[in-house]
Amino acid sequence: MTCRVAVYGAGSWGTAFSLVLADAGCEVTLWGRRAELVDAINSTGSNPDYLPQVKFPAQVRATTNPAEAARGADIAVFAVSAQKVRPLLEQWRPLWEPRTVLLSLMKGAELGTGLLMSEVIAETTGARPDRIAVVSGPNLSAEVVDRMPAASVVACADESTAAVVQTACHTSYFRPYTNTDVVGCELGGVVKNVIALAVGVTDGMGLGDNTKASLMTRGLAEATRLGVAMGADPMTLGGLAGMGDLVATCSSKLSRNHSFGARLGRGLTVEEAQAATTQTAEGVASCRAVQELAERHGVEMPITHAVVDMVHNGREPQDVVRELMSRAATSESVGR
Ligand SMILES: NC(=O)c1ccc[n+]([C@@H]2O[C@H](COP(=O)([O-])OP(=O)(O)OC[C@H]3O[C@@H](n4cnc5c(N)ncnc54)[C@H](O)[C@@H]3O)[C@@H](O)[C@H]2O)c1
Ligand SMILES: O=P(O)(O)OC[C@H](O)CO
Repeated sequence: MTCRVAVYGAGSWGTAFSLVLADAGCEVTLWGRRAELVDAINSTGSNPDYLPQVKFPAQVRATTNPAEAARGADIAVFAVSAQKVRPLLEQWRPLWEPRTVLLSLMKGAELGTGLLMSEVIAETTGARPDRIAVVSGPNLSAEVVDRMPAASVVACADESTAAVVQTACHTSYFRPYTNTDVVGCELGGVVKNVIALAVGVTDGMGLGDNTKASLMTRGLAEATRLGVAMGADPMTLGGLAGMGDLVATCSSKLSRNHSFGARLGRGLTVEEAQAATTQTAEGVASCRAVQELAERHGVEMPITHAVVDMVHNGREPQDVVRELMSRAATSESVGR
C-alpha cells in the first residue's frame, strides 16, 4: 500500500526530503505557510525559493492547510526551524490520527527547556515514544536533491516504527539505517551544528586543517560526553548521526552553520552574519541550549562555551581561540 506522508516545512530540507519520499514511492503533501509559494510548487512542480533545481514527481502536492496535509497521513514529518515548532505542534496536535508516526528532521535543541525535538513532540502531542522518530545524518540538502549517494539514520525507540520510516525514505541514493538510540542520534545532529560554527570561524580566520581536525575530534568528544550523561550509547555518536554528520557539516561550504561561523571568522559582526544568513543555522540558537544541557548534566564542553561566547557574548574569535588553547593541559582520556 502506498505510504502517505505529510511534510510540514517547505524550506530546504522539507523540499529535499519530499523528493526522497516521492522517489521512494510515497504520496507527499508538503505544507508551506505562504500561499504564493504553495501555488508555485503546485503549478510548476518546483520550489522557487529553496532548491529551485528540484523537479518534483507528480505525487508531491503542496498546501497551506495543515489539516489537508494530515488527512490519512501514515507519517507526519517536521522540517521547520527548531525554535519555531512548539506552537505549531500545540495547534496541530488534533489533526493527526493516533496511528500517524511523528517524524522530526530538525537538528536543534529548544532554548529555555533544553529539550530535543523528539521530546518537544512528545510533550506537545502526548504521543508515546513508539510513534516518534527522527532522521539524522550527513544530509546536506543541495547534495540530496542532486541524488548524490548519502546514508542517514532513522531513530525510534520502536524498531518496527523505525523500519516503516526506513522503507518510506529508502531510495537508490538515500540509504537510511535504523537505530533505537533516539537521544544519541538527535544530540549528534544538534552538537555538530555548534562545532561547525567553531570550524567555520577558524576557516574564516584562515587557520588550517590541523585546527579543523582538532576541533572536530574534540567536538565529537563533547557530543559523546553529553550524550552518555543523557543516556545515549557512545557508539551512536561515532556513527552517521554523530561523526558522519560532523564531518559533512564541518567540511562543506554548503553548510549554513559553517558559513555563519566563517563570516564571524572573516570579521563580520554577529548582526552582519545574521543578516547574510537567509536560511536556518540551528547552531546559533542551539549552542545556548547545549550549554545549558552541559551545565545541567555537569559535563565539560569548552568548544560549545567558546561558540556561545562568540555568538552571544560579543567575544572576539582571536581571543576565544587563544583562551581555548591555553587552558590547563590534560589527558585525552579525561571525561570519557
Ligand atoms: N538543509 C539541510 O541540509 C538540512 C539537512 C538535515 C536537517 N536539517 C534540519 O532541518 C530543519 C529545517 O532546516 P531547513 O534547512 O529546511 O531550513 P530552511 O531555513 O531552509 O527552512 C525552514 C522552514 O521553516 C519555515 N518556518 C520558519 N519559521 C516558521 C514558523 N514560525 N512557522 C511556520 N514555518 C516556519 C520556513 O518558512 C521554512 O520553510 C533544521 O532543524 C535543520 O537543522 C536541514
Ligand atoms: O546547512 P546546515 O549547517 O544546517 O547542515 C545541514 C545538514 O544538517 C547536514 O547534514
